[in-house]
Amino acid sequence: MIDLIKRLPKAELHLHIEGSLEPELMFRLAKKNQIEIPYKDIEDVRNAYNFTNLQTFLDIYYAGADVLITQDDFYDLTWEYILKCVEDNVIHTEIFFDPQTHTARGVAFETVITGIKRALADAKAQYGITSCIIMCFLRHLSQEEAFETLEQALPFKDDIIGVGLDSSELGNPPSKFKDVFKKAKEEGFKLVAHAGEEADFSYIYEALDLLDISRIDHGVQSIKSDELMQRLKDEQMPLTVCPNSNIELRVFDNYKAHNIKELLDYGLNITINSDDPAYFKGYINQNFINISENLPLTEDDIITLVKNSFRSSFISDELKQQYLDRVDQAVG
Ligand code: HPA
Ligand SMILES: [Zn+2]
Repeated sequence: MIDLIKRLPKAELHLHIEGSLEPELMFRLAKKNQIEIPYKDIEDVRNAYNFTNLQTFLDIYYAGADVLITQDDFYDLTWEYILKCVEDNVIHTEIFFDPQTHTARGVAFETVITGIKRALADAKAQYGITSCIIMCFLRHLSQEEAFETLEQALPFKDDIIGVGLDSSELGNPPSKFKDVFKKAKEEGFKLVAHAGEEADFSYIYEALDLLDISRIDHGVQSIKSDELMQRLKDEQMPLTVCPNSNIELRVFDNYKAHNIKELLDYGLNITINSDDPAYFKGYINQNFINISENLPLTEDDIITLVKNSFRSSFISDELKQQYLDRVDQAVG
């Protein structure tokens, strides 16, 4: 099983680039940019990664992102993630970034996007890895601030395929961002949103009905509603599930308690992703390995999960077919 997981070419659809900041790079950039971080060494950082819910993670994640200042910092951050893609056989990735985390500190939108883009261009040139960029609005901030961010993104519209919604979910329902998502759609952006990670399934209904999204990030709380499950199945709405994240943030008590096998057996369009791999103990292969070692997943389930990611990606139908053929070849 582990051999199959490693051998399969994969797509990743739910990865926050700021969440791929490894402690080693955090220290190097903190020193270079003279930013104070509240850790004395790498071990101290790892010890701090002991979360009890989404918010306890976000507090540490935003503090870590403070070390990112220059275009090269964003290049290095993205490049390190690309090297993990090479290791894990990820051949296509759709990465999130949080512009507001950086613009609020005086780092220009252009600095962030240019650094990320440059690394992704090198990834294509050196390794043939394809990619898209999705910018997320921080849902703990206002819709007005999301509108300002959308405005800042317009000059880079060709580099950003879609918009998403992340950060503190409880108390910040999708309905809060209805108008800005409508505007983003009019501007031609694809739409996704985190929904039903910690908050109940009503947030998933709102994301579908009010934001008109084409993928749900997380969505694991859908299991609490039979009616919603049937709808997600009928529409084959993609769910970008992140097992390590769900365990580290205590959405489920442990891997054996994760509902991914049930979601898959019901016929939902489920994909596996790493979310914030530097914080959640592993990249995409480790997510696959953790669920396969703890749940009764078959080799066919693993292949389905991998194929779902390509099918649910924002690439052309032609490229999707090429990638699906590569999966079949790897299966043998
Ligand atoms: O899992 C997440 N949920 C919400 N916001 C986030 N920002 C980074 N990761 C996450
Ligand atoms: Zn996420």
